[in-house]
Amino acid sequence: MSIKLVNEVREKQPLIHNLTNQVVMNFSANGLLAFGGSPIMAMAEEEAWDIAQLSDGVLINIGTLTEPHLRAMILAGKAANEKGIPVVIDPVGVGATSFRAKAFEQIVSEVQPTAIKGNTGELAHIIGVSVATKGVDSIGEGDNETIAMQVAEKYNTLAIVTGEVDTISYGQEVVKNETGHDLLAKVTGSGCLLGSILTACLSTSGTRFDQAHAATRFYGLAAEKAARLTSVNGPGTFAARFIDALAMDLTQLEER
Ligand SMILES: Nc1ncnc2c1ncn2[C@@H]1O[C@H](COP(=O)(O)OP(=O)(O)OP(=O)(O)O)[C@@H](O)[C@H]1O
Ligand SMILES: Cc1ncsc1CCO
Repeated sequence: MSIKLVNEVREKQPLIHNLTNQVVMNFSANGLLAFGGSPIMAMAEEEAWDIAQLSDGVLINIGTLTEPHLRAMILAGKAANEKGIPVVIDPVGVGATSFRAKAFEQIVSEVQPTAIKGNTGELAHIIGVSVATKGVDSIGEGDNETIAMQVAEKYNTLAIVTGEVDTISYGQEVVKNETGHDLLAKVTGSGCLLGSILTACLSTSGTRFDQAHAATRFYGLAAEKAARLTSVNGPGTFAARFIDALAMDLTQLEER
């Protein structure tokens, strides 16, 4: 992984416009701040264009979507496309209801995503493949490599399927990230925060593959580091220690 890329985030402190869900607002803001980005959570339609125009990247996460939020997301995404800054779409729970599915279709018809990231069930759904889901969680098995490649091709984007192993596809190529810890699956919003950190990494000068690989690998190493601490007794203490670890250097994360 490129240390340079993470250092670039920390020097630049990119302003990331998070149009995210109500569950994770605080966790995502604190996690992104610890990593080195500069979060702004702004959902109002009235200011979505202006905030995106001030930003270095836009995250669109449909976890607790409403109609006014959808309009704000489209405005922010269009402003980002016009400015030439990255847009990440996280189609949280897209397979759960037709409201979410239609909203996702509307977003991608008006906004060109730089990256689409989600769990197996979510990314399978947007290419028309059925994988078992339970609300916002993926509980079924899928061929993540094929899913990532088809999402990348269909939406002309970087695609990241998260899970025990993260699968990244861009063009015809695929790379995998095996860092991580199963406690991440016990903290709601761990995927959502990864979306914010990914957006920050996409605002650097690296290649799309390096940016996505750096974001997922660093994130997983931070989880492994936190989980090793004797002060971690379960998901609650893990979440706090994980945020601490996101602020560390790569060398600290790799120390045993
Ligand atoms: N069993 C696991 N082992 C290691 N890492 C995991 C595991 N499950 C998830 N992760 C990691 O947790 C992060 C979130 O992935 P996940 O697929 O759970 O996202 P998600 O379902 O979108 O989460 P959420 O909706 O709670 O935000 C990723 O960095 C992923 O690599
Ligand atoms: C639990 C939950 N419900 C809607 S969004 C969210 C956060 C994890 O995606």
